[in-house]
Amino acid sequence: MALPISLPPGAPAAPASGAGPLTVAGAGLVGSLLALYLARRGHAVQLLDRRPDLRLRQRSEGRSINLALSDRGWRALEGVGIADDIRQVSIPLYRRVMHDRQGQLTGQPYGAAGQAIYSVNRDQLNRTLLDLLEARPGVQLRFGQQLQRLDLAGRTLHLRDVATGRDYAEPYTELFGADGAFSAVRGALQRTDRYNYSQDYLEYGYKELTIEAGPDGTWALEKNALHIWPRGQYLMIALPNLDGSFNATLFFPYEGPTSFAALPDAAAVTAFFAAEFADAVPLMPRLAEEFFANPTGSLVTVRCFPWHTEGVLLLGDAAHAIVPFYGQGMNVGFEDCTVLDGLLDAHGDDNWPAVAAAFEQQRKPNADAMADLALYNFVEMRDRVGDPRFLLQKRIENKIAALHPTRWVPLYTRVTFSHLPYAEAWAAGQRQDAVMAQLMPHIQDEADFDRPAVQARLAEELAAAGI
Ligand SMILES: Cc1cc2nc3c(=O)[nH]c(=O)nc-3n(C[C@H](O)[C@H](O)[C@H](O)COP(=O)(O)OP(=O)(O)OC[C@H]3O[C@@H](n4cnc5c(N)ncnc54)[C@H](O)[C@@H]3O)c2cc1C
Ligand SMILES: NC(=O)C1=CN([C@@H]2O[C@H](COP(=O)(O)OP(=O)(O)OC[C@H]3O[C@@H](n4cnc5c(N)ncnc54)[C@H](OP(=O)(O)O)[C@@H]3O)[C@@H](O)[C@H]2O)C=CC1
Ligand SMILES: Nc1ccccc1C(=O)C[C@H](N)C(=O)O
Repeated sequence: MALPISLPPGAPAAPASGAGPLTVAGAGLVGSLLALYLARRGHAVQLLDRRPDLRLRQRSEGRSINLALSDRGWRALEGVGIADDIRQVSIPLYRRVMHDRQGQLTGQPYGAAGQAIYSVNRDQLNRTLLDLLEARPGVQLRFGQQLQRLDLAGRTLHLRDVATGRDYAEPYTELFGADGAFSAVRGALQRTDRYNYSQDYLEYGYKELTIEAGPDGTWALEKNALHIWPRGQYLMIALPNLDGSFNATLFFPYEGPTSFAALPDAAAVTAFFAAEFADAVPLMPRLAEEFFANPTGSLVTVRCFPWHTEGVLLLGDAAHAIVPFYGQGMNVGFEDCTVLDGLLDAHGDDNWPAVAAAFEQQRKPNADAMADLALYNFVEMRDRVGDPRFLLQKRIENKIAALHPTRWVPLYTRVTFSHLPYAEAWAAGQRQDAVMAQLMPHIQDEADFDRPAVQARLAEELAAAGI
């Protein structure tokens, strides 16, 4: 039975043709970029978000998380002409810098000379996308509108105006679900027949903290690096901001002898940090205050399929939320936008079912691979990067790559500095890992690599792995 439809004041009227605007749910990073891609193709677009317009907030309010942006994300931003603007407000990070308990530092480059991941401010990136959208004709931004429920058969959105609490319904023609890891659009798909869905929470949470700028606005740690305090079962990281501060994030068990539960008060937090992160503590004067004021975030991997049903397509975290340890979640979501744009070129803008089917077919294996890679990098970051043998292995890998540049590309490079499908990057990385596992027992230091016996072994293992 058709539901009564009531349009709120300001909602876009359906054009005379009968086809309404395309609807994007979620004005976060992916939804905003997607809306921009769609608007550039000439579509009328409405973008809905449950939150108020973040551009109306004071810059100091809210969480100022920064994100690592890499090649896939940059390509997507280039596609809408804003990569250069964002580059101006980003900080290149050329290497990891590891801090041990004594404050000794070791470094590991991310790629070849000049290759970097970039620290960007989430809010600033989102604001830039929204400003561009607002400047385009045919785009309507509707903030404070929360999707409560979706009637798939009736193609109806059930929305709440958050400010007034008023509930209302309205029709949609095509709906893009970019409403994040806890997506309401996905919630409706989950209730359809034979829908596959899983969510896996880590037993870890994350806490954001601040490493303050020096008095003259300089960076108290190496600016062009991502800092890691690997501690085996947990870790802290820090990425720089333009104002000289760093956003630090502690990834820490919820329960157990070393956990959030075991740090009930300021004295316990201060003593723990003094023992584990001694070199960072003098740079974190608001540590205890922030530790209890800031929320503890959970870490989840969401896998689901299909991503589309008639009139609806999921993208970004709504389709594939991953744990943050590779710094790729937004990059995957941005790559979704580039891929969708290419499929619209190939299939035409009036053939949504074909585009949506091709999109999920192409993206699902890659999103799954990236989910696995993100979990793999958790162990690397919290544990392996603190092991001198692992750092030696990375140096040996670079030697192999230099010797066989067309055959051997480090996994990190394939994921971060290439556009190779993630699934292919992951498969190649696993083959290379198998070779390293055979080779490393014969290597004690870098000089060993040139020994004829080691070179012979390498040739044998490369052949066996089909590399
Ligand atoms: C600690 C942490 C660190 C990270 N670091 C990185 C990094 O360095 N690099 C990287 O690439 N990725 C990183 N990520 C991942 C990245 O944040 C996400 O992948 C990215 O934000 C996904 O964008 P999105 O637009 O899909 O979802 P979101 O950014 O979550 O946006 C969803 C939007 O939908 C809105 N919304 C939600 N529900 C509704 C509803 N019912 N009705 C209407 N609107 C709704 C929300 O208000 C929000 O604006 C990190 C994630 C975490 C948690
Ligand atoms: N993959 C991951 O592990 C995670 C990824 N993210 C991503 O990070 C980005 C920024 O996140 P941020 O804006 O801070 O989002 P939040 O963590 O603030 O979550 C936004 C809203 O989602 C709902 N929510 C939060 N946690 C849960 C949960 N465990 N179960 C159900 N609903 C929940 C809450 O809505 P309500 O008010 O209705 O309770 C919350 O207000 C987003 O892209 C998000 O997708 C965020 C957290 C974890
Ligand atoms: N942005 C992040 C957020 C949380 C955890 C890690 C990252 C990273 O970027 C890690 C980086 N890619 C690394 O491998 O060193």
